[in-house]
Amino acid sequence: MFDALAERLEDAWKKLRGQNKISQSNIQDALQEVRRALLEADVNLQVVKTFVAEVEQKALGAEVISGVNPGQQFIKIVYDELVKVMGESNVPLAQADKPPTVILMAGLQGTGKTTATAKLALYLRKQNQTCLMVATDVYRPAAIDQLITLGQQIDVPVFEMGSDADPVEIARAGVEKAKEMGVDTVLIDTAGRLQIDRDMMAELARIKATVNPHDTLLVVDAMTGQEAANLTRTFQEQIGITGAILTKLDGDTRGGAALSVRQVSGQPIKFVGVGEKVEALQPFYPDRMASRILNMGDVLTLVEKAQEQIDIADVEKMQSKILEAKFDFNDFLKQMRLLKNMGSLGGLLKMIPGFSKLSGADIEKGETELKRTEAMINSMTTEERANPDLLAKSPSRRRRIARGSGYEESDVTKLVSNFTRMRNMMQQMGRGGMPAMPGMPGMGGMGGMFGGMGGQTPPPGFRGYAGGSSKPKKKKEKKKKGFGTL
Ligand SMILES: Nc1nc2c(ncn2[C@@H]2O[C@H](COP(=O)(O)OP(=O)(O)OP(=O)(O)O)[C@@H](O)[C@H]2O)c(=O)[nH]1
Repeated sequence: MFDALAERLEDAWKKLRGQNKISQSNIQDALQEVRRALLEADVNLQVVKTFVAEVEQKALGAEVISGVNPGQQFIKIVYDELVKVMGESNVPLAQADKPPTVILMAGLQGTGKTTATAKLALYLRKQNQTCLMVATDVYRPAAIDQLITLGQQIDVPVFEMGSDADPVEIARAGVEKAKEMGVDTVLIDTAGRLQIDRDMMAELARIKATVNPHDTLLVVDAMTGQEAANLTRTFQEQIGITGAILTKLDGDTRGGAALSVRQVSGQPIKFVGVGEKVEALQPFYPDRMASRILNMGDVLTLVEKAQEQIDIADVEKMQSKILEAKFDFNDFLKQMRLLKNMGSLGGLLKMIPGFSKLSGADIEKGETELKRTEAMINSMTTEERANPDLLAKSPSRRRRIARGSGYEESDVTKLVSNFTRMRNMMQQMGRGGMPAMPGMPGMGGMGGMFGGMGGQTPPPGFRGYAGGSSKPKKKKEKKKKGFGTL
């Protein structure tokens, strides 16, 4: 995400590197890059102008800190300004003095409104709040069913009156129902249109006037770009919003929407959608978004995501298994599934500094490797998974797994050899007193398993395998004798 913007800014501060003073003349190039980057990222023109003017003023007024390169100082100014433009952090949902809190969801078709409704309900449920979702989209035939399915998935009830009823009446009855049930929050999903149209806005305005929501959230697809500003303005003027949810930030989107929505509406972005799954919702943190824009990597988000998925007791168990070299393919499979649950590999890698520039092809290769590895492990017997050495010793087992998973025997050999190598390395690290990595067991090790992403050739002990791709190199083999456990 935001790679184009990040690259532009990198160019901008490169131009300041080596200068010992930020001046009207030497800052112009850098400002021009910032301007161009933001426009290319589809930020609204007015937002760009205000932003660049603020940055210029702050940069010129800044004292040059001795020992600090002006380029770095400039980055800090751009960063601080970005954080400011994007508004407050982690703004909570409105809360009614007397329940239920009514939340109205608005937005164009396909922006992720229905999904965001369910994501919010799950988010609230995890905070021990009870919810009811109301399906008022009577125009898109599958919309009601979609909400019902999501409701079943997250165990949240859905109120609907079929597709012949009047949406305003459904919303009103839905809130009544929520009162009757005594739930904490009622979330009203509304119909979208492909573009802003008068009927849709009028209906939304009537729903709003009828249910008096405490929060009216505009759901904006982050890929909307420049249009996000106009869209936000129209909803703000005609409906009046109290916040926004920016969806599809896991995709390859431009940064424009994040900057524009807040600036144009004056209302906070409360949450971001980072995937299709119902769990893929996060509070909005402008500072994290700014460091992402500036290519600093969003490590905090990554750590939080990992913590959500990982059970600490599991981590401790895994660590002692690693230290005792008892880490097996069952543990490995568990880790892979965990990684999958955390979102797409691409999305995860983009949060790690230095990885954000990995090409789509690299990421695709990594994802393919993950799938291939999972297929091979799935073809192993329980005994083989628990005892990887069985596979190291038996070409016939490896052949059977290759047949079962649809891959070559050499692929299975490579998997087993890399696994053993990784396990040995982990064990050696453990013995050497390397600090354990809380929350992220074996992530690095898993990276090493991907043939396409820093993949390794089999260690010497594996070279004798039938189907092994590497030719024996006697000298090296002798030198490294004892490395493999085989
Ligand atoms: N990658 C990604 N996909 C998302 C996200 N949020 C929603 N989607 C997908 O976007 C598509 C549209 O989402 P919906 O929730 O049906 O959109 P909607 O705004 O309710 O659409 P209408 O009901 O037609 O107005 C679906 O395929 C969702 O799975 C997100 O944060 N990331």
